[in-house]
Amino acid sequence: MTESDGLLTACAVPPPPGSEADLFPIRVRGLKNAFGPHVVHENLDLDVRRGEILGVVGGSGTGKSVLMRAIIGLQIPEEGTIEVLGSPITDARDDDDIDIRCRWGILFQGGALFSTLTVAENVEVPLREFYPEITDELRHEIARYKVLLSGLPAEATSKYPSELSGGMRKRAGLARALALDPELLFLDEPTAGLDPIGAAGFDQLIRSLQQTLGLTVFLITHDLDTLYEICDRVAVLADKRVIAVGTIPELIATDHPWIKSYFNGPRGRAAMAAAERNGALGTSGDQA
Ligand SMILES: Nc1ncnc2c1ncn2[C@@H]1O[C@H](COP(=O)(O)OP(=O)(O)OP(=O)(O)O)[C@@H](O)[C@H]1O
Repeated sequence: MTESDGLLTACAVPPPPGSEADLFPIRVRGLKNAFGPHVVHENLDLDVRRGEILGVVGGSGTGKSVLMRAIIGLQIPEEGTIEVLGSPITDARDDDDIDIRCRWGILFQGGALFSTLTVAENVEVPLREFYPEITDELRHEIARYKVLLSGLPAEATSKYPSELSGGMRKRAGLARALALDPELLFLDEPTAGLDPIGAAGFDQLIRSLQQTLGLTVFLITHDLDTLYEICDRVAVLADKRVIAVGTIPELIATDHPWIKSYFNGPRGRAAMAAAERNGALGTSGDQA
């Protein structure tokens, strides 16, 4: 998006090439999150590598969304540190204090679109917030480009969220997440509620955008097909921490009971058979 490149330089100050922050755009150490006596995370560590799609899985209530919220500064941890693109998120007083918010895009569950705004107006919200000085014409053009990039037809720009299917709403949410040309993309259950064909199409869209735009993707999902098809590595949340990170074959080789039952259950086996047919299984990773 050449028109916006110059504008975004003001916001995005990349870490030095080869630095830790460059190699690992998200680094979490010793994280503790709790709601009163309910401890969700304790001593949680995680490194996300630049340019990977990291799938984040775990049973319901293990704290996948809370982890994402902590990384983007919406949940203040009781202990630990979080660095995103070299910036210490845990030192921020509130999310307005985080100067790298313009370098990530977020697709929340359900899209979280403003119902009274059209798709294009939704995409324009972050542009207005971070770049109030750009002209209306350029803002409209950037929004239209992001809508098309997300696989929606041009007509969708003037539609309201209530006029879209669930799959189209996800794509509109993705268009808004891409509005500022982010380096990091956070996706919370992006294929939840989509039919299998729509979900597969969304997976391929994410993979193709990640490759074309060089994104690093933090992807929470329960969708085994998504894990097999597009994730480079998978982080497993259990016992209040990340118990393992690796490719799926590496995770299957571990002996944690939850991991074994997750990947070796009937759905896991079906997803693996489909991935083997497509040649989608990866090779490298490590155990936490
Ligand atoms: N604002 C909050 N106040 C109190 N407890 C909360 C709050 N947000 C999350 N929790 C609790 O934290 C735990 C983790 O929630 P979280 O939504 O992160 O789980 P999850 O792994 O994303 O679950 P799911 O897969 O079902 O979406 C849950 O027990 C939840 O009830």
